[in-house]
Amino acid sequence: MTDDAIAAEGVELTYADGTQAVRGIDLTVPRGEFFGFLGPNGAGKTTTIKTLVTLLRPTAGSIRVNGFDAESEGRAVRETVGYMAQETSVDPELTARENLRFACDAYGVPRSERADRIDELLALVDLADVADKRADDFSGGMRKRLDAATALVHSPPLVFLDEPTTGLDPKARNRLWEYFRDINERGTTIFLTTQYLEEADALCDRLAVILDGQIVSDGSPEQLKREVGGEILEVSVDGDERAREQAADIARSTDLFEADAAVEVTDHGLSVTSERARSKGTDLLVALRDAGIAVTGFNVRAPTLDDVFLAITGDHVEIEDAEVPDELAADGGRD
Ligand SMILES: Nc1ncnc2c1ncn2[C@@H]1O[C@H](COP(=O)(O)OP(=O)(O)OP(=O)(O)O)[C@@H](O)[C@H]1O
Repeated sequence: MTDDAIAAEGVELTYADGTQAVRGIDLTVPRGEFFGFLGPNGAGKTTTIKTLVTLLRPTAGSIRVNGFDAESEGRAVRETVGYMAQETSVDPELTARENLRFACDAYGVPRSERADRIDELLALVDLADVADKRADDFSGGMRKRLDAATALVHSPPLVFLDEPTTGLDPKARNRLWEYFRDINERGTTIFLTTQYLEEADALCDRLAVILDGQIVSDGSPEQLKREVGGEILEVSVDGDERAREQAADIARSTDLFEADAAVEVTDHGLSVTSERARSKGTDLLVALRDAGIAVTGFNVRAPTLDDVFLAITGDHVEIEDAEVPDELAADGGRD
């Protein structure tokens, strides 16, 4: 058997209306990896997942999942993957246990194995105490955990998690992370998409960034951060936007930093991304002071994945302050 959980080459997917959602993706995910697939809204993440799990047929390219050809052995692919979609598949009318029984039916888990498997999963996601309660009484975090469990009933060696923690509070999110780490440590390959770069940083061995249907960057979180090029010097200045623009112009015109150092105007002043951010930071402060600009604060920090995103996509992806959807709110003290 191949060592790769996923081997995709030249995958393209054009929807019936002509939207080219995936435009030539090559992707290899070795067995056992915790892989993160990142990109802004509409970049093609869900379409790629649906193609890999055979819910969509690629317009071009070849896909092997768990050693099976997605086109000619689609059934084998579906039997060996778990898929936690963005929208929950939990039936609120059913209890946690009934939801898992239903999933066992759907995935064809042998009858003799079901009861044990369900108990094991309920324990894994910490829902054993409420196994016989209806899911409509569950908090958002509990539903997501049940959803994760339903994707695992058939013990798939590879599981796709499409934004599994969106809308959850940090506590509920942390708890799900534990389960994901746990199943990964037991050998399950994980393919995760997330809006939270902090999540990708905390969980993933390797990341790929998709932009407009194409992979534009690939590497470990640390490698991607190094690609940003140095550290980030953030300077706050007194005054309006004109003062901030002026300060940025000064930073650009000094020869303190490399010619390709990124200088940006920020809400409070400016930022400089440079290998020399630390060594030349104070020289910049002096230059600003000499130009009559009052510096009110400064800080040098290592790049985060958000900086990687900004550099690659020109946009911040993190949505930490996003509103929690109603149906996921009210996590109460249960998580
Ligand atoms: N059924 C469809 N028909 C036509 N276009 C579609 C369809 N589904 C998605 N698209 C388009 O394909 C592109 C990729 O969408 P996709 O949902 O794969 O992106 P995504 O990266 O998963 O975004 P999000 O984070 O918002 O879920 C977008 O332009 C989207 O509008």
